[in-house]
Amino acid sequence: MSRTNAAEYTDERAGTAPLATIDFARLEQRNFGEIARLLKACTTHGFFYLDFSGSTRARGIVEDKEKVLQFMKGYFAQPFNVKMEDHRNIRTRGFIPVGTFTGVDKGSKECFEHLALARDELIQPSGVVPRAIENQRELFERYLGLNDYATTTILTILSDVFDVDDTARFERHHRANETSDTILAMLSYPSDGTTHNKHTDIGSLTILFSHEWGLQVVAPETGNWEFVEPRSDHAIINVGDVLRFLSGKKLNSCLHRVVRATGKYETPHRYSLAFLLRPKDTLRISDVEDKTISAKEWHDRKYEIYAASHDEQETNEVLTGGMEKVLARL
Ligand SMILES: O=C(O)CCC(=O)C(=O)O
Ligand SMILES: [Fe+2]
Repeated sequence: MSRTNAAEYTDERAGTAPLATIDFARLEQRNFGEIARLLKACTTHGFFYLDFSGSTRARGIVEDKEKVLQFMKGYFAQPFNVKMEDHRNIRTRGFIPVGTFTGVDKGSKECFEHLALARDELIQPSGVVPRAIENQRELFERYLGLNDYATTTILTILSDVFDVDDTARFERHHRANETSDTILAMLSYPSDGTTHNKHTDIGSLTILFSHEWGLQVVAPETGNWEFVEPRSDHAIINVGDVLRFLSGKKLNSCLHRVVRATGKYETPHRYSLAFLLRPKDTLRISDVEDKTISAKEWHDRKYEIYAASHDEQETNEVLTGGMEKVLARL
């Protein structure tokens, strides 16, 4: 059994992860100490809290996140057949019902439903946008714009830190006008289920908000699962596979999952909102097996493995982006 399956605690015995809190305004000012803290967080947990409160340009993200969460509560409370009107028979767009992906426990399916809005589809005049989102287009455009600004700022700093050549700079691969699989994923976990299997994120950076317990991350020091404390005023940022690959595997993309916590961290009906930044489809990357493939191919392989049986998931390192091996070496 792999090490990250060893500690299965879903109660207070798991403890909470000691994640750093990074100040976004200080990053905007290129504060040397804050950049050093960012780099430390990205090379250890690959997860950190981001505090936007000091940033004139970005602080509105927290207020808008509340509005999107309110939208989600209304959306997911609708009858199943109404939500299925936004189902498109694909795993990456529109409404995706419970049971599409593989769950935490062997042989189980995950337990969350979600609505996935592609940035490209929101931007393009011919893009398919669920009617409920169309009715609040201004909010979603503004929210995606703020997420774009925040992730571009972080990628720009990391390009500087790694002294990346001009044409290879990380932020250049993530421009909103180039086709990508960047999505806003809105997830709803019913209180009698709540599972999302362990994985690393496909793309470059994720900006996540949730007010409820349930998210766990593997501690890089011990290989044990720990809870990520929910904070309503901070975002949770994590490094995805592609950014890890682009950094020459110097950055970590820690394994995470969602469980139904009991005891002190009990999980009620859980909502989470994830901006999943992915690079342009045509970007060439060196993947987990050091094979050169396109970002689009990597994306498709990940979605296949998210839905594969547990036995199949264990046959390669796609699900965990190679991080399980890294964590086992620590
Ligand atoms: O629901 C969460 O907190 C995590 C969601 C997640 O890991 C994902 O969408 O990739
Ligand atoms: Fe994730």
